[in-house]
Amino acid sequence: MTPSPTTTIGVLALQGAFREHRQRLEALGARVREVRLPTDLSGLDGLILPGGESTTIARLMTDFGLWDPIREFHARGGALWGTCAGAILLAREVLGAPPQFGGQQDSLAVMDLSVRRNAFGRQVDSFHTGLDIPELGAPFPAVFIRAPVIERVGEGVEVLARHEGRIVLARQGRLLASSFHPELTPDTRLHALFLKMAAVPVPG
Ligand SMILES: NC(=O)CC[C@H](N)C(=O)O
Repeated sequence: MTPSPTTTIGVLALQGAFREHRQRLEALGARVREVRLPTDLSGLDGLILPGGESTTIARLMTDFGLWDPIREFHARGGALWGTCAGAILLAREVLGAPPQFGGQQDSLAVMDLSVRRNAFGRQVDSFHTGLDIPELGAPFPAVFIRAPVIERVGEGVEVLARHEGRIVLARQGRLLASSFHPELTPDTRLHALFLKMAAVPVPG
């Protein structure tokens, strides 16, 4: 798909795999902006929250005053896609937060999911697999790195893929959450899907 030349996607560029997202989007012809400050959100159609370390990204989001501006961006119709740590940041409920955080962890709480951190084991348990995503056709090369799992989805959330029965890709309106890292493989089909979600005009 060729995105309209006006489709502009932001990539939250505080920590983690943001450069790779940028490359995948540019390969599809999208305009891309790295987002570090609330003012960087203006005029965007969508924003990607990358993988990395969710507690670190959350701390930097506090430092840069980004929590409410990102919530407001979404409330105005901006699409959001969280990959891995980014999916944790989107979720209404975060499970498995470390004890030093009192088992609690901040999130945007915009997507009706319960996400469990590090659900597939430790770093050595990182793996890749050909993931069946019916909407995309042929299996998608999915890289899981200390990945979270989506343990619960609310009404209105579509499950787009499972790995060994566990939910790893879900969509709710203009929100997309993936447990894995689509930006770490050359396959751009999920980035194309997100571009399509972000390009749909906001109703009203
Ligand atoms: N690859 C990743 O983004 C890992 C996520 C990380 N384990 C976290 O909980 O934040």
